[in-house]
Amino acid sequence: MRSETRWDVITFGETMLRLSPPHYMRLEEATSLEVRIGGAESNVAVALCRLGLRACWWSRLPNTPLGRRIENELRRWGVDTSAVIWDSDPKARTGLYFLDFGVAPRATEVYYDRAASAASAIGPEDVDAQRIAEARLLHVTGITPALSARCAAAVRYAIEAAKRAGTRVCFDTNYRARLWSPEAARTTLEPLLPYVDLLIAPHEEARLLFALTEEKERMARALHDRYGIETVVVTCGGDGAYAFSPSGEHFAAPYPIAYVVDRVGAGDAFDAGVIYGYLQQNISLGLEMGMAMAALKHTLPGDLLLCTFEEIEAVRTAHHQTSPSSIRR
Ligand SMILES: Nc1ncnc2c1ncn2[C@@H]1O[C@H](COP(=O)(O)OP(=O)(O)O)[C@@H](O)[C@H]1O
Ligand SMILES: O=C(O)C(=O)C[C@H](O)[C@H](O)COP(=O)(O)O
Repeated sequence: MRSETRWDVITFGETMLRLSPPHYMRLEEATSLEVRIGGAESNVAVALCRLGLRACWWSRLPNTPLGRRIENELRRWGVDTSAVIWDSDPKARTGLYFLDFGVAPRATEVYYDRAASAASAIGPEDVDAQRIAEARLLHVTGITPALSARCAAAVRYAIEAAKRAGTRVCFDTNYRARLWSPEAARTTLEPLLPYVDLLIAPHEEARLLFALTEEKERMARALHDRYGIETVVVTCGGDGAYAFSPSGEHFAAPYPIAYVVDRVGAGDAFDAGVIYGYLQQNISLGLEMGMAMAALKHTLPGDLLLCTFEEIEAVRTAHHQTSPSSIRR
C-alpha cells in the first residue's frame, strides 16, 4: 500500500440525529427524547479514531443547529470533517431516526424520518476524487445507495475513483429493510462488488441479497469465488465471524456480553476493528479487534464506540475478566 497518505480511511454517508426515549419507554408515551447522533459510516470513523487512525468523513448537512450538532460532535471525537458540504437551503433537512428500545421477546424498532434529507441529495459531482486518492482505504456501505439514485451513483463514482487511485475499497452490505427491498438492493449492490477489496456482510444478508445458500463457515469463500473479492468477512451475530483472505481462512469467537446496554452500532464498531487489521495486512487481528469492539459497543449507550485503545486491547487479549459487578478503583 502507498506510504504518503493524508488519511487512513475516508468515508461518506448520512449521519442522522438519533432520538430515543429514556428507560425503555415507548415512543408513544415518551415525554422526553435523548438526542445523539448515528450513521453507519461516521460510527466507523469515530471508532477508527479511537484506535489512533486518521479518518475523514463527509456528507451534505443543512447549515442549521441540527446539521452543526452532527459535524461538531464528529469533530469532537477526532474525525476530519473538513470536506462536509453545507447546504444553505433553509428547507434542507437533517435525517432523523427514532429508536424504540426493546429487550427479548420485544425487538428494538428503528423508525426513519430521513426522506429528502440533505444527505440523500449527494451526487457524483459531490465526490472529491482527489481526497479519495489521498486515503489508504475508502469505506462505503449499502445504506447510502438505498437513499436515492443520486446517492447510488455517488457511491459507484467514489468506488471507481478509489480503484483508479489505488485506494483500497471496503464495503459493508448494511441492508436496511425499511429503506428498500432485497431485489432492489441486489440490483444496485451486485455491480459494485467486483470493485471491492474488503467485503463485510452478515451471513443472513449474504443469503437474502445474493441468494447464496452456503452455511456460515463457507459463505466468505462463496462470496470471494462469485465476485472475485480479495478479502471477505462474514458476521454471524453471537456465533462469531469468519474471514476468507489471501492469508487463509480465519474465525473469531465472540466475547461474552454480560448485559446489553445498547447494541446499535456494534456492526460498525466491528467494521472499524476489521479495517484496522486489514490495513496491517492482518485480517486475523482485524477479526479479533472487531469482536472486542463489537462486544464493548454493546455496553455503551449511543451509536458511538467511545472506548480507549487500552480497553479494547484488554478485552481482545482477555487480560482480565470483567464480572457484572466488577468496579475498578
Ligand atoms: N450476542 C452477541 N454476543 C457477542 N457478540 C455479538 C453478539 N451479537 C453480535 N455480536 C457481535 O457484534 C457484531 C455485529 O453484529 P451482527 O449482528 O453480526 O452484525 P450487524 O450489527 O452488522 O447486523 C458481530 O460480528 C458480533 O461480533
Ligand atoms: O443509517 C442507518 O440506516 C443506520 O442504521 C445507522 C445505524 O445507527 C448504524 O449503522 C448501526 O448499525 P449496526 O452497527 O449494524 O447496529
